[in-house]
Amino acid sequence: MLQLNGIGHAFLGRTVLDEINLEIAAGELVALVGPSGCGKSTLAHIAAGLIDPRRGRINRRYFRHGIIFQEPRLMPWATAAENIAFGLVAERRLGCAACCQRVEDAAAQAALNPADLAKFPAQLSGGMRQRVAIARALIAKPDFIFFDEPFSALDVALKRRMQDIVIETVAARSLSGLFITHDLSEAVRVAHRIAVMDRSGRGIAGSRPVPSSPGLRDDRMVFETAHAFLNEDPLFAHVNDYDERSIA
Ligand SMILES: Nc1ncnc2c1ncn2[C@@H]1O[C@H](COP(=O)(O)OP(=O)(O)OP(=O)(O)O)[C@@H](O)[C@H]1O
Repeated sequence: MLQLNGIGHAFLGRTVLDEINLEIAAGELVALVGPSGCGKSTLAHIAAGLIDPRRGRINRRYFRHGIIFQEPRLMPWATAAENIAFGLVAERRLGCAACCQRVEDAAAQAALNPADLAKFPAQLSGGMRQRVAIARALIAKPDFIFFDEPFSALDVALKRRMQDIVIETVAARSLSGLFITHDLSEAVRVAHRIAVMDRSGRGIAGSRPVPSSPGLRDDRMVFETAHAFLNEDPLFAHVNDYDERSIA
């Protein structure tokens, strides 16, 4: 569904990504982990077409993608329903009734309370705002979703509920996706496979399938798998490094 070949990028003359090769198959959710600052978000933005890379090729075989960012990025002057409906901006021929139905369906998928649809972002909690962002991404019926550290600002319980929405939605719609996170437990919980970025953005160091399927993994398995990756697999040796990366 997505193929990144030899992607390279630089900001202000400083190379942040080099020779990145990654493929994501149909129905596969790949988590991309790596130390802070190694270039994960930049790669996701390149893959989604938000940034043009300096080098490399991107083959997108999916029909339509959605993006969920760390911050919900809602329009403050619009209600939750209007923010969600913004995801339909490309479908100009849709009638009002059909549009309302799509908003309701997407809101239900993101487990949003119908009573909250008339509220403005400032009237919603952080978790509800992120649900609105999820519904806005889902309303366009994407077959591929980019998640750019979508839940890192949320508390632990809320994070789990959001991860469950991702797991259920990916399974129900056979979606493919790239899930950027610096939380290895989150990666183990939601993904089919975990790719590890080189600590300085020079390629993908490797990837590992996660045993079992998302949704069938209990807390103990998630903990033990993440623990084993971190402590027994050299591929994961640097994922928790805090690396602000000196100028090369
Ligand atoms: N617009 C920009 N202009 C200049 N430098 C940038 C820009 N965006 C990112 N960078 C730099 O590129 C490098 C990679 O940043 P990026 O946000 O992709 O890393 P990351 O792995 O997602 O980090 P984190 O996990 O902390 O979010 C960092 O050194 C960052 O400072």
